[in-house]
Amino acid sequence: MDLSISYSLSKSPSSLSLSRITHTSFSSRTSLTPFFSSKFINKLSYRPLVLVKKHQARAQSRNEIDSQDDAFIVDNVPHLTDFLPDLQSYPNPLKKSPAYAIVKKTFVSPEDVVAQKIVLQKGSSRGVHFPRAGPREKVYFKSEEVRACIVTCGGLCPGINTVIREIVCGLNFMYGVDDILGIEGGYKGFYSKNTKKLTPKSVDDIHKRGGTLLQTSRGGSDTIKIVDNIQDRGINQVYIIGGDGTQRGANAIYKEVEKRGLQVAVAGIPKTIDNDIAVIDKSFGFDTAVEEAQRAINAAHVEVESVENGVGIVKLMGRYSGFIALYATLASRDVDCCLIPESPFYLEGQGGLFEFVEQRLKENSHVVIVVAEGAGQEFVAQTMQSIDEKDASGNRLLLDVGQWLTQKFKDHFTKVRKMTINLKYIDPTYMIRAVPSNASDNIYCTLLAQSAVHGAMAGYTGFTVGPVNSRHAYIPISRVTETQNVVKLTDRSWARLLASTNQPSFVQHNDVEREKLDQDTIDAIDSMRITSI
Ligand SMILES: Nc1ncnc2c1ncn2[C@@H]1O[C@H](COP(=O)(O)OP(=O)(O)O)[C@@H](O)[C@H]1O
Ligand SMILES: O=P(O)(O)OC[C@H]1O[C@](O)(COP(=O)(O)O)[C@@H](O)[C@@H]1O
Ligand SMILES: [Mg+2]
Repeated sequence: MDLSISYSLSKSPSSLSLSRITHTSFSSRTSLTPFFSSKFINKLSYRPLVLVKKHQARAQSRNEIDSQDDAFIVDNVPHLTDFLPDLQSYPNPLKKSPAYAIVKKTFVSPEDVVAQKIVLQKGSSRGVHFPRAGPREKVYFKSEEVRACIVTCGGLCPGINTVIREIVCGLNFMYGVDDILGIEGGYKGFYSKNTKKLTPKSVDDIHKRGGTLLQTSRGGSDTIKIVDNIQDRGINQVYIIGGDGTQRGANAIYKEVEKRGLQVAVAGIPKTIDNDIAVIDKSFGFDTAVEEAQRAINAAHVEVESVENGVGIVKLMGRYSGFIALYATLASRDVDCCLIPESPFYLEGQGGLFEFVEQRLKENSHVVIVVAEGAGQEFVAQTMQSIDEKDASGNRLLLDVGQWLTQKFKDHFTKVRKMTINLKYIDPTYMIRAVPSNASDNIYCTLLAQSAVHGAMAGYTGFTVGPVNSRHAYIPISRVTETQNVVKLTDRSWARLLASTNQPSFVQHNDVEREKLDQDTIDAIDSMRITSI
């Protein structure tokens, strides 16, 4: 079996990060160099980036769009014809759609690709490309034979209802599909609940509400039972809206469907306010959540500005990735310090948080701190009675860093520094994700939903849709689940935040401290940043 594979591994000050540098071809029997020993890779829960798996002739020809240029790699998505080669195709009914009547180029060429890397150095490889999303000339389903279903899983996020609405309307208005089922209560709803019929009328105004019309859940992703159910109900298009865990479940469903040789297209629509899904530019609802977070930060600022020595702490969501805290801080300008999971911080001593807060209190008489819920968990665990609890999906349950920080500030300033401080702790967690999506997220959700519909109708399967460098693309699900998007301290976006708040970077101390830690502790800290796959 031939694999085309490329990656590199680098060690950054506070975390181990993985990135791709080159494209190499070798046989699966080729052993990895000792540096890439499988033990080491497993420890990082990392699967190498298998760019093109040429195990099927058909997939192979589609993957080699530009075979002369070795540095131009197309990461194609699976297609139903990969395992159902005799599947019949039909002209796309969009040809006759009034919506597309005057569009110059209705269909996207299968050779149109979106580059993952758009900043290149002279002579460097052009890197990985994904098929551009959009309607295709041929479809592999007759509209009247489509029975589609939609399921929503994982935590809430602004815009889920908009995506549901636009899948239903897209299928119906663009392709004339009217057999669309809602699976209620997440993955387990496939085998434990009745379905709900969805029509453009029944979903007409759901985008104005937060949450999900279909309800959601964690846990219960029993692939065999789910696929049995898909088969029993005669479903042939499955739209799965959810985060990293959900996409892993979707990949397992797609694989089981392929194993059984079913004509069922599986499309994933990435959802999470944490913005931790790899490859895509940004997840839907993220902007809305950042906007909503401003209200909490404003409230904290007003409170602490109106008293002497006011210390405001705002805890925002972000289990392993601090994107919400980072963007909310950058947007606000009222935040003095932002703490995220990717950047361990320390309280005492020179360059520590206490020193910084005292300095800001002297200068301004108030200070606002934004902390992502996943920040400093290793320190909180040292002082709080912690039991390693997990939710139904296996996600680690977090300790309350906001409360811990509040107590630490009180102890330090009143007992040690003999200062009176006015502490206000705001925890708006669920408020930022339980709202309807804003205008720009609504537009984004519409594009995602319509692209997913075009992709499924065109016979693609096992794919996720999303913007890559602002262009919507079809991405193999396996690609978006192999790593997690985190704030890279070595990138300029974190530097921009430090430059904006002028807060301590804690980096020097981290380096020194990491040197002192034993390997198990370093692994424990790192494992909080890299989820298991
Ligand atoms: N590795 C996995 N394989 C199959 N299903 C998974 C996996 N991880 C999570 N799931 C399922 O995906 C759903 C949502 O996962 P969860 O982690 O709660 O949220 P999210 O998808 O938003 O990350 C749950 O039903 C869970 O059981
Ligand atoms: O309390 P719940 O519903 O499990 O959700 C809490 C978690 O959900 C999140 O919003 C992320 O959810 P997802 O994994 O579904 O994207 C985290 O920020 C937060 O820790
Ligand atoms: Mg998740």
